[in-house]
Amino acid sequence: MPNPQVIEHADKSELAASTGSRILAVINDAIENNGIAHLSLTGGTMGIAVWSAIAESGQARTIDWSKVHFWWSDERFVETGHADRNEKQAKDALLDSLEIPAENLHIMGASDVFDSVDKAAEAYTAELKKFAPEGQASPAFDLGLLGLGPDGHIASLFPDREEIHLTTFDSLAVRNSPKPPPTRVSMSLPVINRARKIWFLIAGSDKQDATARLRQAAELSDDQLTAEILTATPGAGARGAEETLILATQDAL
Ligand SMILES: O=C1O[C@H](COP(=O)(O)O)[C@@H](O)[C@H](O)[C@H]1O
Repeated sequence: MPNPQVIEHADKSELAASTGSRILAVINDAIENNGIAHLSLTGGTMGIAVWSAIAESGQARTIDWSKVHFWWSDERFVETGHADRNEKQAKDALLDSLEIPAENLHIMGASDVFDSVDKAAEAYTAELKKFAPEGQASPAFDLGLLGLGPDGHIASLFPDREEIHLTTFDSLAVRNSPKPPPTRVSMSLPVINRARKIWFLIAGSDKQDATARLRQAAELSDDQLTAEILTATPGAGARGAEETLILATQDAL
């Protein structure tokens, strides 16, 4: 896997606009080459800002959205329609305005649909499997978008905990998350890394320390990424098969 590369942007709006255009180019390429595109989305500030930027640009009309599948790398286990839901934020920003078949939206379970977070996680593991190529546990994503928390977390894989070390291709239940809301579902790192391209979207000076740790880890080969590094900075473990980009604002670097 190639080492991550940093691309600097002036500010949050430039980062959102240029990432929006890049995402549409990846979708177009995937549809042209394979007839289908699989995207794994992130929540968080920039994760949602890119969808708003695409909506404002008017570029969304160039895509055949019936060929695009949306997955989420994590979700908050609260009721459907709750403002904390990552899928709700993405739908409000853009997805609801597009003609996307309902079966293309692979949404992690909500607390009014599943009576436990474990069942929601199990159901997502099964959904990933349903769309996986023969012998695989999940689809290969054309693109995986990731935020990076100020503590170095990605999806709902937080530092100083066990979840980041899970080596199976599963979705998992996360309890007592240090960031509210406390109960979540997250893809495991191996599922996150089933992506051709992984792009970190990072904005704001509160991310400087985590971004610096991510960049240090970016210099290391896969073999040099120790359990200690992963525990301290879960984002250090995320790498795309073909490309990993750290798309960041100046003040995050
Ligand atoms: O809670 C979450 O946080 C991360 C990072 O969010 P950010 O606002 O600090 O960029 C996000 O990637 C994840 O999807 C979300 O559930």
